[in-house]
Amino acid sequence: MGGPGGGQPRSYPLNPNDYKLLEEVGYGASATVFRAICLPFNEVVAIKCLDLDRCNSNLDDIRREAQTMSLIDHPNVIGAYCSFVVEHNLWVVMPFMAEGSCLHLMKVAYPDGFEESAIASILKETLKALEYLHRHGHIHRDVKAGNILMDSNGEVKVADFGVSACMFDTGDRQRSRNTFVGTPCWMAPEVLQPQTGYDFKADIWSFGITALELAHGHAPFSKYPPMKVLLMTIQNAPPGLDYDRDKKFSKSFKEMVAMCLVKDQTKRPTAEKLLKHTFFKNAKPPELSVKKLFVDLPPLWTRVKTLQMKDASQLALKKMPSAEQEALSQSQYQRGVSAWNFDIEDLKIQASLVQDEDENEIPEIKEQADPKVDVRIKKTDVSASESGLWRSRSTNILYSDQINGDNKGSKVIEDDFIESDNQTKPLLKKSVSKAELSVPVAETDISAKFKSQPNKSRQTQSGPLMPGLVVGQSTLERVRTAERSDIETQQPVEKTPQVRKAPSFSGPLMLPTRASANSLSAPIKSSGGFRDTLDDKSKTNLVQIKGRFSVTSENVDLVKDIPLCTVPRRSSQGSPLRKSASVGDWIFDSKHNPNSYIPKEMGNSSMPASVLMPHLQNLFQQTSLQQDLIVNLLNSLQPAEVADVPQNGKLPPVPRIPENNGNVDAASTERERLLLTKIFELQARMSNLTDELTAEKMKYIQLQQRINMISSQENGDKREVDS
Ligand SMILES: Nc1ncnc2c1ncn2[C@@H]1O[C@H](COP(=O)(O)OP(=O)(O)OP(=O)(O)O)[C@@H](O)[C@H]1O
Repeated sequence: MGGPGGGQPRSYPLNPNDYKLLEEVGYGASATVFRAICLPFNEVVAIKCLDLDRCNSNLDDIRREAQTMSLIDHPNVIGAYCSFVVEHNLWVVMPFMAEGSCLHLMKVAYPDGFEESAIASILKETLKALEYLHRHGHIHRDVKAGNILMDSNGEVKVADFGVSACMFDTGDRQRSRNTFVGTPCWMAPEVLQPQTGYDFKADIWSFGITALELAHGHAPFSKYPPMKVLLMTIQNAPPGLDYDRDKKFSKSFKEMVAMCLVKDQTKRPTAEKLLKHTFFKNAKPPELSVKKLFVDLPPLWTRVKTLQMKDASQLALKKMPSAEQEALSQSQYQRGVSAWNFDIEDLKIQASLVQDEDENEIPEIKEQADPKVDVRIKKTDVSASESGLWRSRSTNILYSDQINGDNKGSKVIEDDFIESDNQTKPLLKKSVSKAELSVPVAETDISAKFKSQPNKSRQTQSGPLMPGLVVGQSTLERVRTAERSDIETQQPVEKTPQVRKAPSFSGPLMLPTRASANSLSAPIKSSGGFRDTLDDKSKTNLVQIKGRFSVTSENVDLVKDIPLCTVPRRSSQGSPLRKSASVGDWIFDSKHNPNSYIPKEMGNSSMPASVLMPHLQNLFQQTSLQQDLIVNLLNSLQPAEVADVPQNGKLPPVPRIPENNGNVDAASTERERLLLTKIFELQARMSNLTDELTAEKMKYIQLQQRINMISSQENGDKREVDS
C-alpha cells in the first residue's frame, strides 16, 4: 500500500544531499518546516527539522520514536516518508501541504474566520483523523487550527501528531514550549484538573474549540493570559456559538459545537458519533468548499514571510510592559504553570491576581497576536510507546505490541499498513527483523557545513537550528523568537540573515524551575498515563506526582507562606491568599491573636459576659478558619496520602506514587515532610484552640450562672428593702 496519504510505496532517500531545502513554510516551538525537493524523485516534499539538542532523549530513544511513528497511516493524518538524523537535527520528510495550516490562512486572509461550508469540510476531515487516532488508542492532545494543514486540492490533514511532542517533552522543549506562543485555550477542563483524569474526549473538547477558532478567526478566551484562560475554562460556562452574535451560522453548527463543549467529558460524543451529526452529513467535499479559500492567494512561503514581517512590525510597535506587569507575569509563570505541572489551587490564586480590566468584553485579540499572553501548555513527556506515530517509509515497521498496548518485548511486524478507511482492518501485515529498524544517521556534507558555519552553529536552549543550507530563508529575525516572551519583544530585531538567535529565557516568561514533563500522547487511559523521566532541574523541585501531574516546589510555596506556629495576621486586603478558594479569607487582626491577646482577666470568673463574649466569638471564628485551612490542605493531598497521615503527630513515611517507581521519592521527601509537618502543626494548633474554646465556654456558662445568681440575689435584696 502507499505511504502517507496513499500512492505507491517508495523508499525515500535518507541522505540529506538528496534533498534541496527551499523556503521556510512554517515553524513551531521545536522545529522549522521547509519546502524541499527530493532530488532523486524530483518531488516536492516538506522537511521538518527538529533540533535534537533540545531533546533529552538519546539516539536510541529517538530511533524508537521514529519506529513508533510509522504506525500512522490515514489520509487525514500527516505521516512521514522517512526520517534521519543530520548532525544535531532530526529531519522528518513528509508530504508537502501547499496551503499550510488553517491558522496561517486565517491570519493572512480570513481574520474573522471561514464561512460555514469550508468550516464543515475542514472539521469533518479533522474528525475523521481523530476517529482514526482514537480507534487506535491515541489522543492527539493538540487539536487546533495551527495543526490542521491543507493542500491546494483542498485535502486536509492533521499534523503535529507525535515526533515533536515525543522528542522534546522531557527537557528543553518544555522550556521552549512554555515560553513559546500559544494559549491553553484548547485544553479541556478535565485536562486542567489533575484529579479528574482525562481520555480521548479531551480531543473532542479541543475540536469544539477549534470549530470556534475557525468560525471567529481566533479561539475563545485567546485575549487572556494563560492563567486566566485556565481558570475560565474550569469555572466559566463553556464557550459556544452565540445564537444572536453568530447569526450567520446554522443551528446544526451551533448544536454540534455545543455537544463538543460539554464540561462533563462523559457527555461529549465520540468522534465516531459526532461524524454522524447533520452538520457533517451535509458537509461538502473539501475540494469544493476548501479549495476555493486559496484563490488569488500568493504561495505559502510568501504568506509565511509576510506574516513574519507583519508580526515583527506589530511587535516593534508594541508597548513595553510596565515593571509591575513584568513582575506579575514572572510570578505567574514561575509559580502558576509549569508545563502540565501545576497545582490548580495555586493556579486559581495566581489567576485571581491577574488584572481584570475588561473581563466582560468579547475576546478580540487573535490567537498568538499578543506575545504577552502566550504560553504553551501542552504536550510534554511522551514515552516511546505513547508517542505519536509517524510512518517511516524507509522502514515500514511497527510493533504489534505497541498497537496492542502490550509491553512485553517488541515483536516486529512488517511492511505496509493497511489503509485505515476500512476501520476494522488491522494496521499491519508482514514481519521483518528488528535489525532493520534503525534510523540511519546521516554523516553528510550538510552536517559538515552546519558545523563549519560559526554563526549558524547550534543554539542554546530552545532555538531550533537554522540549517545553513536553507535557500530563501527569512532575512528577518524569526518572529517566533520574538513572540516567545515579553522580554524578547524588547530585544532589537535581528537583521542578520541565516542566523538564528538563541531565544532568551531570562524574561518574564522564563520558567527557571520546572518539574517533569508529562505524557500527552499516551494510549487511551483515563488517568495515570504519567510517565517519564525528569530532567535534573525538575527533580530537585518536584514534590509529588499526582497522576499525570507533578507538584513542584513552586506549588507549595503558598502553603509554606502560611504562618503555622503563629496565627496568620494577613489582612483581607493585602493577602495574596484572600481570593483563594482553597485557603479562605484571612480576616484576622493581630489584636485577635488568641495566644497573646486573650486577656488575663478572662481567667477571672467575675469577668462580665459582655467583655467575654467578643473574645469567645473571635476564638471560635479563628478555630473554624483554621479547620478550613487544614481541610483544604488535606484535600490537596491524594486520598491515599490522607489516609497515611497519622494522628499522633509523627511524620508518616513518604507516600509512594506508583507511577514514579520511586525515582522522585528522594526529591519529593523534603517538601512533603515540610508540608506534613505544617499540617501537624496546624492540627495541634487547632486542637489547642478547641480546648481553649471549650474552657472559655465553660467559664462563660459559669459566669452566666453567677450573673443570674447575683441578679436574683440583687432582686431579692431589693424586694426586701422595698418591703
Ligand atoms: N507538511 C507540511 N507542509 C506544509 N507546511 C507544514 C507542514 N508541516 C508543518 N507545516 C507548517 O509548519 C508549522 C509548524 O509545524 P509543526 O506544527 O509540525 O511544528 P511544531 O514545532 O511541532 O509546532 P508546535 O509548536 O505546534 O508543536 C505548521 O503550523 C504549518 O504551518
